Amino acid sequence: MLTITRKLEFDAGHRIPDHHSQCRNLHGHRYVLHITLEGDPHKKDGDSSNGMILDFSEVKRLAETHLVSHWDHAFLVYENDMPVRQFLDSLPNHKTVVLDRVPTAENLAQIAFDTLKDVYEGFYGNKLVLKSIRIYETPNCWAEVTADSVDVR
Ligand SMILES: Nc1nc2c(c(=O)[nH]1)N=C([C@H](O)[C@H](O)COP(=O)(O)OP(=O)(O)OP(=O)(O)O)CN2
Ligand SMILES: [Zn+2]
Repeated sequence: MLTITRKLEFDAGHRIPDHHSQCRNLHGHRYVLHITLEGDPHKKDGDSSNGMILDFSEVKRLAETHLVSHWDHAFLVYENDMPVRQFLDSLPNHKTVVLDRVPTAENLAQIAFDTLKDVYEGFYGNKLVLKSIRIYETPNCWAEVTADSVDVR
């Protein structure tokens, strides 16, 4: 098995509304995203991507386009968190992303995985596999979704 991993970082605000401690407060993180792809290196002399599973710059560009640009400097809010949604709605032109689940590291990792899977796997036909998405919420805390994980929702 041959994999590559690209790391991207973005800033976003969130809160965990039901949390019994600090995380119910509005706060933010510098999230770190690790994208791991499996595949065979492209073999074509003279091609820019010769020897690569996917050019790291393409891994970044696709993630930026389809996910990171939407979440960066946004507030990620759970759709049922009405007080915060109303507050955010009162701010003119505020960048808000409403999610269908609470913005924990686990849920963000699952959303990122589901969003990016088709993006990468459609890029080179069936040759690429999105193996895992890892999201660090802090340097000490992260969640990971792997291709073998079962989404039990
Ligand atoms: N399983 C989860 N637990 C927690 C989540 C989460 O998404 N999934 N999120 C939070 C908080 O939002 C916050 O991101 C974590 O804060 P904290 O535990 O304080 O993390 P630190 O790395 O800053 O912890 P230190 O103890 O200061 O190292 C909480 N739990
Ligand atoms: Zn947090």
